[in-house]
This record gives sequence, structure tokens and C-alpha cells, in this order.
Amino acid sequence: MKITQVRARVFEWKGHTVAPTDHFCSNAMDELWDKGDSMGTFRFHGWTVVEIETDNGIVGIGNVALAPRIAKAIIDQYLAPLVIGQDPFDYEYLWQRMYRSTHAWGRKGIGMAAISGVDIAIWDIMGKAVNKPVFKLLGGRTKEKIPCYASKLYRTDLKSMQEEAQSYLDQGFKAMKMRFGYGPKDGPSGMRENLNSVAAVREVIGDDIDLMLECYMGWNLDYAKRMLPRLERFQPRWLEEPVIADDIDGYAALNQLTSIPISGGEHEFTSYGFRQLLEKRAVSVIQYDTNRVGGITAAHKINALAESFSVPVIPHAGQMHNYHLTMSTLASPMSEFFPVHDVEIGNELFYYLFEGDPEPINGFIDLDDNTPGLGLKLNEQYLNQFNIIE
Ligand SMILES: O=C(O)C(=O)C[C@@H](O)CO
Ligand SMILES: [Mg+2]
Repeated sequence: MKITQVRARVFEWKGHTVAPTDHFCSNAMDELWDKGDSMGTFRFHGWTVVEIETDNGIVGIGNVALAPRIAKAIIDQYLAPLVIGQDPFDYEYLWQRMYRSTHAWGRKGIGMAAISGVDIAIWDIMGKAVNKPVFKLLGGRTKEKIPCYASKLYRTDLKSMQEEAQSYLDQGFKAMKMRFGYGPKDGPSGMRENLNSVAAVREVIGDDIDLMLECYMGWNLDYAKRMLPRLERFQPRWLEEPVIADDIDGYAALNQLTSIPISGGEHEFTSYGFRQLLEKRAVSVIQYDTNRVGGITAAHKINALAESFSVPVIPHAGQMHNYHLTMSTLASPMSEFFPVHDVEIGNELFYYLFEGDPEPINGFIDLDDNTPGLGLKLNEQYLNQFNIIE
């Protein structure tokens, strides 16, 4: 079997969106005097869809969620010529070919995200070619079904957050993640706001539900050091990305500071990046996203690495490209799940683009043993609501 064509298309949402309100979610821009559209650091309303065709008619589908127009240009100009004419089963060779030939500029960030999209499509082809789901190619089913946590609870008024938390309980979720709205610039009153929001959610969910806390890199080390002891009484399952992704020593300091596990890795790349995080004991939970970290080929290696350090892997986002990895390793006890709703941040855009993602039932998702590949196809229903760049 040979790869004959690589097609990268950008899908930009032009349909209805919900605008985030002020203090919706702390983020890395909050430290600057002129934050500009700071929400833009994590809001993305476009996606790259990669379709790779083979000479026996199989089409594999991959995706990239970051900087879609740049990802498309990288795939078109650099990556497609490297994989066309090659056997998709040589996935490790093809990964190294893409990684090494773009190494000067591509090993982290959007270069690696573009490689991820191609790699995911290659794994989809392999699954379809042998008529097996991708998780069977990665080691098979290690759990009856995958527990997942509801991930939204952006900072709004506390009553709305409480109602939202209650809705996840009603749907049977046993874990959920909330976002902080305030950071260092907001002083003691912002600290109080942050603590009040956690108290409000805990009040509704009680002590028997796991609660994860997300900073999205919107704090700094000093602020996080002052917040962590104050948060201990809420017993969070983890505190996520308190500082910017490059401050690995900061993560390590915070991870040793209190009983609260520090999580990260959503903005880290390849097994080399994760080896650093693990060796420095910088994170207690690993959160790569397969569509950035280097695809399934890289994520599979990181799972093995994490297993040897006894650090759980709970990938960012969930969604099919991550679920197959979670299903096939004991290193991964759980998945994230973005509730389906109107387009707001962009995380939920995935469901407008693709169909086939499993719906959670009572806080669990399952994968079908008989659906070959990743099990995704383009969702025709919303195609006319996207500006599609060929
Ligand atoms: O789900 C996460 O971990 C994210 O970081 C999502 C992002 O949209 C910020 O909340
Ligand atoms: Mg996160």
C-alpha cells in the first residue's frame, strides 16, 4: 500500500458563536499591561482536517487544532512530499522523516502540531487497512470503558457555575474541571474571587466528586505559591498549568509545595519534552494532546515513559485521537470530555466537524471493538457553516 495524496483543508467556523465574558478564564496574556484580546490565546474557531489517500482507496483522517492556516501551509509545502509514495505501515520511519527534515524549526509548536495531523491520519489508515480500531493496534482494550470528566465551568457568576456543576452531576459525571477567572494583577480581591468560585462548586458537588482546577498559564510562580496552600482545603484532584509552559522549574517547585498534584503538558511536545517534565518531577499528571504532541506515534511513546515513572496520563480534550491511546494503556485512567454546546472557545468545534465521537453515558465513554481506524468521518450537517480553505 502506498500513500497517493495528502489533502489539508482549513475549516473556519462562520456560524453562531457565544462570546466569553470578562474574567472568563485566566491566561498567559493577563500579565501584560495591555492584554488586548487575551481570550484569543485559547479561543480558536478554525481547525485543519488532514485526509490522506492510498492506492487501494483508503482515506485516513487526521486533525490539527492550532493555527490552522499555518498548519495547512506546513503540511502542503513540507510534509506531504515526505509521505507521498510511502507505505503508511512505516509510521515510525515516516514520523522520523517529518521530524528530522523540519527539525530546525518544527520540533515544538505548530511544526509538531502539523506532523501530528499527518501521523493521526496514517494511524487511521492502518486501522482501516486491517479492519481494526486503532486502540487494537496500540495494545488493545485495557479497561471495560473509560471514565471521563466534564470540562467546562468557565468563570461566570457563581450561581450559573453551581447550576452547571449540578447539570454534570445529573448526567452522572463523577469528576469535573473548573476554570479560574483571576490572577496576579487582580490582587487579594481576585484571590478571594478565585477561592469563592471553588467553594461555590464544592458546595454543590460535595466531597465525593473529583474537582480539577485550571489556570491555563494565567498565574505566575509567586501567585501560585500563595494560592496553593489556600486551595488545599478543597482537595482538588489537580491544579492545571499554573504557570507558562516553559517554566519547568516553576512546575517542579509547585509540585513539591503542597499535597495538591500539579498537572501540565498540554503545551509540551514529543517524548523529549515529557522526559524533561518527568525527570524533574514537574508534573503529577500528564496532559498531552495527540493532535499537537507528535501524533499517535509520539503519544504512544510518552504513555510508556509515563508508566515507568508511575505518572498518570489524562490527555487534553479527550476526542477520538486521544481516546484510542487512553483505552490502550494502564498509564491512562481517565479522559477529559468537553460537553457539546454552542461554539464558544472552539474546543466544542470538533463535534461540528466530525461525527463518530462516543457520547458519555453516566460519566463513561466506550469505543467500539468493530469500527476500523479512529471511527471518525466529516460531519456533513454543518459543512455549510464553515469557510473551507482548500
Ligand atoms: O481543557 C483544557 O485543559 C484546556 O486547557 C482548554 C482551554 O480551552 C482552556 O480552558
Ligand atoms: Mg488545560
